[in-house]
Amino acid sequence: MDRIDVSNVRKVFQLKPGQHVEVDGRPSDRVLVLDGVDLRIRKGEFITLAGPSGSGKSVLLDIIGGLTEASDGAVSLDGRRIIKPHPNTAYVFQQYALFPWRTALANVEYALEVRGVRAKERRERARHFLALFGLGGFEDRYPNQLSGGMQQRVAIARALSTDPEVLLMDEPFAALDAQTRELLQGELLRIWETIDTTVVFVTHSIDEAIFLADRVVVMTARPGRVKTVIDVDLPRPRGADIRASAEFNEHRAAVWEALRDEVGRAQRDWASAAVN
Ligand SMILES: Nc1ncnc2c1ncn2[C@@H]1O[C@H](COP(=O)(O)OP(=O)(O)OP(=O)(O)O)[C@@H](O)[C@H]1O
Repeated sequence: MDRIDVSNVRKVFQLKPGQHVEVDGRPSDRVLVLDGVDLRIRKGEFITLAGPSGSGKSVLLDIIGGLTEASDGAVSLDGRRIIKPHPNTAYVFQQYALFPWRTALANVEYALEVRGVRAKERRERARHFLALFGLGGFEDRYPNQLSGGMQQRVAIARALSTDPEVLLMDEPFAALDAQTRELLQGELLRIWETIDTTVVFVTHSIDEAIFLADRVVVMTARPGRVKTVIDVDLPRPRGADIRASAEFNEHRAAVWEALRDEVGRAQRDWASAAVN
């Protein structure tokens, strides 16, 4: 069954007074970001969204999360139209978005607190999820006493502790060094494989998109629409060594083939905007 149904979604932003973009060589105070996006995501699927900068990946994620309204078209979750943030949808952003005045444990507990979970259960669940991410001994540390990778583990533990039906992740590992990023990809998969959560994950990294996904959705340059969807039929569970396999390489070539023209188009778009 489809969990998320994105149907003919269009998004136009009205710019602020005095701002404009070039559209067909003419200044315009409106920017068309998404145009006719169709996508059906199955329950429990791991989808990665790849596309050039400015193709509307984050805007699409925000529309799925109910944080931004589509100008046209509709998004539904289990057949019900999404018009505001859903309590069973969790978000993880690139910036860790932790409360600096709360410890790691209290940060995870917060998500449960706002959902009315009782103190004892909240503490147990928060401890459990921190332990899953190897943070058992760090419950009492404040965010500024944790590395970037640890902070992002806390943010993901917080999101998963609420047992979300849908997890939306916007370049969550982009600020991390390459080794930490790979470690976290592996940890996320290991935990996701034990739960039913449907994940939509935005990334700029082709390898990350393939390693994590059941399907990679490649977006066109602005206005963004779905250019192609690539099935990743690599076996699970996936270990780090899969990245060196011939099959992984084939997927890498396929995603890059789909992306190459779009990245070129996006760059020409910026170049002409800079000249004008
Ligand atoms: N509130 C807004 N008002 C006006 N334009 C916006 C607004 N939010 C996003 N945009 C524009 O929408 C376009 C798509 O933005 P978005 O952040 O979704 O792209 P993206 O594909 O996620 O890019 P990147 O990979 O660089 O993060 C950009 O041109 C951006 O400037």
